[in-house]
Amino acid sequence: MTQVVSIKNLKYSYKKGHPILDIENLDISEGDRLFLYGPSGCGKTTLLSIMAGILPAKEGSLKIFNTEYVGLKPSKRDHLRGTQMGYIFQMFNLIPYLNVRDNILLPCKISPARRNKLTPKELNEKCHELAHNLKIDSLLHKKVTEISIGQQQRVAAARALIGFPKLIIADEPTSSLDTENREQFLQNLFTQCEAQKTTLIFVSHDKELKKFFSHHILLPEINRVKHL
Ligand SMILES: Nc1ncnc2c1ncn2[C@@H]1O[C@H](COP(=O)(O)OP(=O)(O)OP(=O)(O)O)[C@@H](O)[C@H]1O
Repeated sequence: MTQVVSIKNLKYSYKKGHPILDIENLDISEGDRLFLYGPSGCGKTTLLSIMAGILPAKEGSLKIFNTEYVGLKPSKRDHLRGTQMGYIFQMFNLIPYLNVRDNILLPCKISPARRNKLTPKELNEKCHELAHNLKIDSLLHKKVTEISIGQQQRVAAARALIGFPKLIIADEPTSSLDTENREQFLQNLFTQCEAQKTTLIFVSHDKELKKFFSHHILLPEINRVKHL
């Protein structure tokens, strides 16, 4: 099976002498739906940011789709993130002066590789299809500052999914949803990932969500750095 992520002895610290992560092995296969969990401060966002190439992998080995990220230039990491990943941030990071539709289409505006998978007409249809499946189609022309937090989370999911990324990294995307909306959001995300054959790495400190995933990892169990 194709490996999407392969980690060997990956170490990370923000400041010298203060290690945050030291992971001996972690492999994520294509099509996997991984739930990564652990208490606040254990390094979940740090690990996701390294996998996304936002933070540099400095020591050990991190391969994403067979590209070694340790030592990779920031511009190359940015390019790979733009072309093959969708990232749903903890705080969504939607652009406040753009409407819902333009927020969803943003990754394709930025990345020609993502945009060129579809004609402009198909891209527009895909945007409508994602919005329909995530139940935000009536909001496409609204400003993102005028919609609810739950709706913003679904816009962030649609934005991550547009242009068929091979990997979605989601950092606590359901933290401000109630139980019913949370489960619905997850089911919608799974359906879209399955339809697009996208691998999903989903982070939360909410253990309740574990049951919805095929594969789960408690980060403190694989991290040799112990956070109190
Ligand atoms: N920019 C930074 N500079 C220095 N230390 C940082 C920085 N960001 C995070 N840390 C530290 O790294 C550790 C891991 O933080 P991280 O945000 O990865 O944890 P987390 O598991 O995602 O937490 P939460 O569930 O609260 O979001 C924490 O001790 C935190 O204080």
